[in-house]
Amino acid sequence: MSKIVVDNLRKTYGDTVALDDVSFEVPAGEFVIILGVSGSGKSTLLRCLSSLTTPTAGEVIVDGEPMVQPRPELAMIFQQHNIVGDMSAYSNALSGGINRCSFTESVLQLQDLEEKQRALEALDTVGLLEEAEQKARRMSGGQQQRVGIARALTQQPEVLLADEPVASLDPGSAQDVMQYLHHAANERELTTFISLHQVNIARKYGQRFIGLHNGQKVFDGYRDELTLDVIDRIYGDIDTDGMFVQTDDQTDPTDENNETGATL
Ligand SMILES: Nc1ncnc2c1ncn2[C@@H]1O[C@H](COP(=O)(O)OP(=O)(O)OP(=O)(O)O)[C@@H](O)[C@H]1O
Repeated sequence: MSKIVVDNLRKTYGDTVALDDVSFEVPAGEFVIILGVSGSGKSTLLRCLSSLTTPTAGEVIVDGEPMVQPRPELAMIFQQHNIVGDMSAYSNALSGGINRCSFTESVLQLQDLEEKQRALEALDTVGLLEEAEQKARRMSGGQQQRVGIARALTQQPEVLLADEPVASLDPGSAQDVMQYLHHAANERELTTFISLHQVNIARKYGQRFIGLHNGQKVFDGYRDELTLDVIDRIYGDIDTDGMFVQTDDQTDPTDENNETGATL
């Protein structure tokens, strides 16, 4: 589990201020959702957290160590999951451990048994153990995203960063993927940051929420504090109808008896 400190983070692209002096601290193991309209700086924040982007000013500190380059304990999941369609779910998951073996070992799948076990356990965490040998391209969008999560888990991260992981999915698959992400984060005690557009899904799974507007942090709080006023502050003049749905189902998604439609 890793504690994250973000200290006066600023990122500019020419005249565009993508992040404007953003600061916060997240204790180890928290499940954080980043909210904001398109262009508010969500991806830039996640990319600075993972060191895929270098901040213009400020810093990210993970477990007391400033981030100066990508580190294997931080795994990133992308909207377009970037998995290899011609490879099986298992081979894709196994490739998450590439930082622990040579390129040749990875291509020829010469990893040791422990490494192979990690990939199978990761597939089990996302409910795809029985589909391990299936080619990724034959899987649904939601299943492919779950393979992407399994690959990230095989990396054995302490921090999971997911950039709009359900943006291209239908509502049912989006719920499924969020349920598995939440389950994985809980099971493995991961500090997790997920950027999302769908406020109702965010509210259902998130523990803490960071709201960005024009690159500035305009909200940082917990579920009970995420009121309609706060949503207005984050989304400004944008019509949020359909983005903030007060669902009847406010059950704890970790509750085995809940009826979210996800199959764990
Ligand atoms: N590589 C880049 N070069 C120039 N401008 C960029 C670059 N990346 C992001 N920006 C700009 O920085 C601002 C924040 O972008 P960012 O992608 O972080 O927002 P976002 O909230 O993730 O949006 P979306 O939900 O559409 O992905 C936007 O104005 C965007 O155009």
